[in-house]
Amino acid sequence: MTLTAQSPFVRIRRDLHQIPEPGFAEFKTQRYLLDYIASLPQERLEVRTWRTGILVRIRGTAPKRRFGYRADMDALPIAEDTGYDFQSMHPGYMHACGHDLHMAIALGIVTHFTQQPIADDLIVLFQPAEEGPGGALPMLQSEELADWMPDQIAALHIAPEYPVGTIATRPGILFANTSELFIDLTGKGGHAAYPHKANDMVVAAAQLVGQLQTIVARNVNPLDAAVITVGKIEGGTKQNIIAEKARLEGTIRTLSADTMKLVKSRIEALVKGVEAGFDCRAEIDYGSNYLQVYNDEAVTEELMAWLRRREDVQLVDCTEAMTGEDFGYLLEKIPGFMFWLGVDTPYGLHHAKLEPNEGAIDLAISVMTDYFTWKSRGE
Ligand SMILES: CC(=O)N[C@@H](CCC[C@H](N)C(=O)O)C(=O)O
Repeated sequence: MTLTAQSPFVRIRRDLHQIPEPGFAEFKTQRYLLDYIASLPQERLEVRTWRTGILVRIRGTAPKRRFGYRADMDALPIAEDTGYDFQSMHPGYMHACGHDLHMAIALGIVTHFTQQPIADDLIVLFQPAEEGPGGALPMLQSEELADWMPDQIAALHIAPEYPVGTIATRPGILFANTSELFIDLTGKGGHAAYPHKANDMVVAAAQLVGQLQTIVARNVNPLDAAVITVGKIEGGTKQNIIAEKARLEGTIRTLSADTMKLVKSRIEALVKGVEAGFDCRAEIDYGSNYLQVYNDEAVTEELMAWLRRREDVQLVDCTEAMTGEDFGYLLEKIPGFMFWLGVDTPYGLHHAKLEPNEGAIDLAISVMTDYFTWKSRGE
């Protein structure tokens, strides 16, 4: 597919960038996508909605299989600091994980196949709530997808660290198992000048954050990999009041289910220790958990061989990353792959200054439409 610098999908990405919404609240995003899809030739299209998500079927000319493609839709609670003239119009929210590009690319794919259909069916999923609490698993289990279940599925994720033109992937595990982590500590508040009459949850929380770091350093095999990140701490009400409550919010990442079990059991032991040591109560909530993203070996090796033959792509056989993705649930049931798409920007994912190079949009549409066309020809 030939795309120019005035690619409509760059404009679409910018429109979507302005209306970032949290998981399962992607109402304007869903409306925007539906309106765009309604503007396309309808002969081959069937559209279903599921919660704030959308399923699109593009009927093939002689379908024997269904290929699937998935894009995520939600944004993050980050106050944008890009300086774009198309900044987020939703204060405190930003597409800082590339889902605006992912959706624009998916619309490019839908557009292409409405004009140049292939033999097989293509199912394009616009999936809500990837950042949390997770839309992939309930969408996979939904009635709306049941009779459109793809035989093979693909997705991509932008990668700030690679130049435009680079695609990075690997057969097998690509992204980690994840579990959210919320710990609520309740002690006894009091006057700042009478610490002996209170149980200070700011001090307990500070100790616990330090202790949690020992799990990766001292309990996980150094040849394995795990991450515990505490991304948010809340506690107390005023500088001269001893805090009765504190809350830690974080995430756990591991490359195996067994290591996830080990990390959780060590967290529970350390939290019990803090309860005893600070004479307080603690509650742990693991929030939502995502399965690792595991690329089907045969399908991914075939994709990588095909990509090596393209002059516009530099293929990197990359290592695993400790990022998470609920696309892992789709890959557990449907063979397929995810790959990193280079977008060449100094700021990483989840950063307020993330400015992906939009040249990657056209490249990704071209790669994916050529790939599905090739696969459908059975070459
Ligand atoms: C690609 C990416 O950045 N994904 C997110 C997924 C979040 C999972 C869950 N809400 C958690 O925080 O554990 C990531 O943070 O890796």
